[in-house]
Amino acid sequence: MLHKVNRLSSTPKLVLSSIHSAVINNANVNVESESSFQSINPATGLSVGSVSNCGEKETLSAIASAKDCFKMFKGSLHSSRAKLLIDWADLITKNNRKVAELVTLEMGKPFSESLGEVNYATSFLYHFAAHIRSGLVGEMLTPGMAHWRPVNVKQPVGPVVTITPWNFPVAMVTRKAGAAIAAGCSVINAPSEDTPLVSLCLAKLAVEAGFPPGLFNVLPSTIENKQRIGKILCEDPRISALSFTGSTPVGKLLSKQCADTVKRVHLELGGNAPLIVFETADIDRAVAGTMMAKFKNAGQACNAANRILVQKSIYTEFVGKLAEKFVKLKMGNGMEKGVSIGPLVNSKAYKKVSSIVNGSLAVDVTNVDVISGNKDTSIGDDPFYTPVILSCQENNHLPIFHEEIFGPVAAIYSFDTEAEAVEMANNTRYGLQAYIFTKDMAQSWRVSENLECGMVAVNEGAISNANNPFGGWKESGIGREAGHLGIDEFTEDKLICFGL
Ligand SMILES: NC(=O)c1ccc[n+]([C@@H]2O[C@H](COP(=O)([O-])OP(=O)(O)OC[C@H]3O[C@@H](n4cnc5c(N)ncnc54)[C@H](O)[C@@H]3O)[C@@H](O)[C@H]2O)c1
Ligand SMILES: N[C@@H](CC=O)C(=O)O
Repeated sequence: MLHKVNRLSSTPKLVLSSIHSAVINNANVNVESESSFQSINPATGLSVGSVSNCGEKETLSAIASAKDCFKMFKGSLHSSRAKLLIDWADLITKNNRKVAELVTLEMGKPFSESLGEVNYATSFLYHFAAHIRSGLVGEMLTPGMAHWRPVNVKQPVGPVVTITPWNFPVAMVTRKAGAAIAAGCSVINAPSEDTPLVSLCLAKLAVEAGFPPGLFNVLPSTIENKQRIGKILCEDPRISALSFTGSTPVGKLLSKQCADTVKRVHLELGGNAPLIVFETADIDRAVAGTMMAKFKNAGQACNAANRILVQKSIYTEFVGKLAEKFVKLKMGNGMEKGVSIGPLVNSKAYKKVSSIVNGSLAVDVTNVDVISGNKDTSIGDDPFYTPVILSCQENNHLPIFHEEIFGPVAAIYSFDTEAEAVEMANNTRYGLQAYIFTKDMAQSWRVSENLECGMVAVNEGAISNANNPFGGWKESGIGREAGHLGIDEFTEDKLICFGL
């Protein structure tokens, strides 16, 4: 594993120079004040491009455009919505290497993972295209009077705002926009300040795919402007729904801002996933699943394994086998071949992970030990966080047990009984995903039922896909994305009762 990284060892092939404008009503809109900001490549510290820094004026203009578009688009044929989504997905696929390169340049994940994300992202567009072709018609209901004929119809909710994070900057946009557009809604996307160019690239391809003006607008901005933009979008009565993916504290704030207009709020928030390895498990399978669930995207996933709970009888064997795989990880610039761990997205993220690890060591250094890697996090070169496996004997008082790590830190705890494992797993305000490894069928069912979370992966390190719903319980969110449920976030039900 590389500890020191040569930041400039690989010069990006794609360095963009001109200012990249917001996309509103299918047009590139330069910000009046000519304010702009840089998107920074975390692997090199170099600028990937200059981006317009949107403010109130652009936000109001995007709202007006989305509202106008909605008036026309809400009555569009389902087949024409499906065609738009398919054409958009085809164009993204045709440009997959360019889009993937942009992902790696803006947020650092290895290029092969970025390519995988682009494929994952288009799967949502194809999924919702198929979904809308085959359904969303409503249903006949039971009449309350003999001469009544009641029906429940599904209608698009209205213009939708999507606020998206940097960790899956393509897939989090298409998972929302695919469902919203399939439902008949227009969309305003406010991307993360770390990955604005990815969203702008998606908007460019949407225009090429024939999207009508106002259907998909993108408002890039710095975080300072985002706080103002976000408030305007949440409070404007012309916006009917907010779909947010990001941290729990920001989700709570946006939810409060939406309260006055009683907006539909859909929240995909943080996680603190337990990954439980029982003595009944196939250990090799559990090790492979743990590597995937923990180190994919350098641990920067909402559903990353945050607490690895291992039954005492197999602890030594599991940890030994995990350490063997772990030492093969290669950290470096995500554009270099063979790299499996890129930098964290920025210095702030690096400092946050360091503070969780160092804070836990400070609380109880005798009960947190290094199994593989190094305790000294300064060995990495900010924002390259050196991966580490920690053995944590006590749990309840450690920040690492309760906080979302969002970095390549595998914290391993031990337990004696199944009941103890379930209690430890549920000892968190989060409830997004859990992973369990066992060959005992009854145990897998029993434990799955007892876990307080929206998704359980049994003997698998990754289960997210377009066909199945994604979402959390407790402070991990409200609502579902993808699958057969994702479109419900963007529709309203209406009863129409005919008297004969
Ligand atoms: N549940 C899921 O599906 C899912 C998926 C991906 C990421 N996440 C979560 O996202 C977090 C990581 O992403 P992040 O660091 O970008 O989170 P974040 O909450 O800091 O930011 C997410 C988005 O919200 C915006 N934002 C931040 N403050 C805002 C404000 N006051 N008003 C309006 N917008 C604001 C950011 O610009 C960004 O676009 C983690 O907690 C992770 O678990 C959840
Ligand atoms: N990893 C997620 C998104 C959250 O980070 C997914 O599986 O879609």
